[in-house]
Amino acid sequence: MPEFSFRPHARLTACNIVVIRGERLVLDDVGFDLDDGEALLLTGPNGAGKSTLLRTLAGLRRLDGGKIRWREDEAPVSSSRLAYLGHQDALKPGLTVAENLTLTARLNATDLDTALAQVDLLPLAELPARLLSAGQKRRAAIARVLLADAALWLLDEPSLGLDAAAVEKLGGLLATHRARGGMVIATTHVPLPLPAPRHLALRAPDMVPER
Ligand SMILES: Nc1ncnc2c1ncn2[C@@H]1O[C@H](COP(=O)(O)OP(=O)(O)OP(=O)(O)O)[C@@H](O)[C@H]1O
Repeated sequence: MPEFSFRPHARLTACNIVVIRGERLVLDDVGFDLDDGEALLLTGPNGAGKSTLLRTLAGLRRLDGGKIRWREDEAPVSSSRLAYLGHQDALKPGLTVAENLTLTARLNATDLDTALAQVDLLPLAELPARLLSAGQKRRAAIARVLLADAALWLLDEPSLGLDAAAVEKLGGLLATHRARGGMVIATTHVPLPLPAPRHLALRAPDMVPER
């Protein structure tokens, strides 16, 4: 099995996470620990804060309280150690599939063709992204996660739009990542091919209490 270039970290710790959005206390004293090779499944009703927690872990929005650290060296979770898959597939419609992913491959010295083959998109590499189906766009976005070669995968509903064969393939990619010491944090409303995950159930948001 090929080696990752990242050095796995033994444990990610998030404690007392508070995030306020608008007038809502979306995340109130949320915490978890994650060891290398482990997966955390974020569940909860619409609006519970699953995407907010992922975006916060990805550094895309600030914490209103708490901290997220690698336990070994107390380092914050920097973008170089994570790959984020949001709801949007973030593909430029006028660029080909390959052109969309080249920068990530170059930055991380990873192989574009290998990643495209892993998501069955190699035959479509030269197609403009605007011509991809929804599931194919999702697979291209998953290829970008592979190319990031990061220890921590943050996946917002990764199976959205995927057919059964692609979901099975995603399961293989998740298993390989974990077997190499990678970590996965994923949101989902449907069963994911992610065996023995930890669970974090978020509840519907409250209004910010009067101070
Ligand atoms: N920019 C914003 N300003 C104010 N409130 C926001 C903003 N963005 C999101 N929210 C609120 O934050 C809460 C959490 O939203 P989030 O998208 O994290 O939920 P979720 O659990 O991922 O939901 P879903 O299952 O529908 O994807 C919701 O109540 C939402 O209305």
